[in-house]
Amino acid sequence: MTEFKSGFVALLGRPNVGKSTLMNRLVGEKVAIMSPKAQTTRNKIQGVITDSDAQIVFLDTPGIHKPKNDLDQYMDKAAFSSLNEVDIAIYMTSADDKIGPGDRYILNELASLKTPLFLVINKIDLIHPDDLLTQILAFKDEANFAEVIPLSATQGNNVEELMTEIKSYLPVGPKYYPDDQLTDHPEYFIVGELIREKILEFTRDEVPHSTAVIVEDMNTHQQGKLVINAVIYVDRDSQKGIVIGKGAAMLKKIGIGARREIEALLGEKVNLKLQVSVQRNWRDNPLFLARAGYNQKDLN
Ligand SMILES: Nc1nc2c(ncn2[C@@H]2O[C@H](COP(=O)(O)OP(=O)(O)OP(=O)(O)O)[C@@H](O)[C@H]2O)c(=O)[nH]1
Repeated sequence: MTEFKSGFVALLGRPNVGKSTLMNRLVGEKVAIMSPKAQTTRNKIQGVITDSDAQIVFLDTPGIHKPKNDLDQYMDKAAFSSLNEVDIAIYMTSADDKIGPGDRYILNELASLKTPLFLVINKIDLIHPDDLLTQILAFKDEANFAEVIPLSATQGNNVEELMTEIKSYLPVGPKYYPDDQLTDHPEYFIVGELIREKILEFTRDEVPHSTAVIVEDMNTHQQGKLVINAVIYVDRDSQKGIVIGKGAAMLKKIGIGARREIEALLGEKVNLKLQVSVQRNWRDNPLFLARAGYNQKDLN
């Protein structure tokens, strides 16, 4: 049996190149649940695709554009460095657009990435096939692309090819997100993600992607606020120390940041209660997995 693969894929590109259209084709309805609500987050999840042999989590990286001022410059640095945490970065362009300074700037920044970089040339339905080669050549020397995939997100041509290539680059890994969690409890799932994103944003590279957040309940109201209890699981004591911080300052910061976004998402006041727990090798622990809604067989 082939081993299950999973990983994170960042989808980049200038506005209008067709990123949302591609996501919709790949993920279908689940994106409709995810994206409008998760809009406020920086590295938002655009969609999760799960099939029998792989799970692909697509992330959008809105901070990546040509900087115009110092704040943009700062955002860009953070956004670019987050690309080192993903398994594949995809740079998407539109076949009917010529390469421009914006593309060159971003590709130049991407040059130092260790992550494999794909070039996806979308909207091939808009050009004559003879012109495709010119497009490919214009981009080819701007970066060290691991794969170049021309496709049409609206017509579907070559989209399967992209999936095959993505899977071939993904590492063996667990199913991070059970599919039913996406459809049956989208709010629990997204709230957990908002908390997890704050942890990654504030602790940077010190706490890896393997942090799990379980929203235990969000059904009761107290003093006009929705009470949300969530537990942050890490797999080492040192990570627990980082997440809690000196005098619990980090946990407070994570809680405040996440609470604001959750309130914006749910449209009501929230009392967010966070706990941090060490669960060594949580991926190998059947009890933990069952509680988190994972199925042991999903991981094998
Ligand atoms: N002809 C053609 N049009 C496409 C294709 N893919 C996307 N489009 C169109 O391009 C336009 C922009 O597509 P979006 O998916 O919104 O682009 P985006 O990259 O998500 O844009 P932002 O959200 O602004 O970053 C829409 O009108 C799409 O219908 C394609 O393969 N062929």
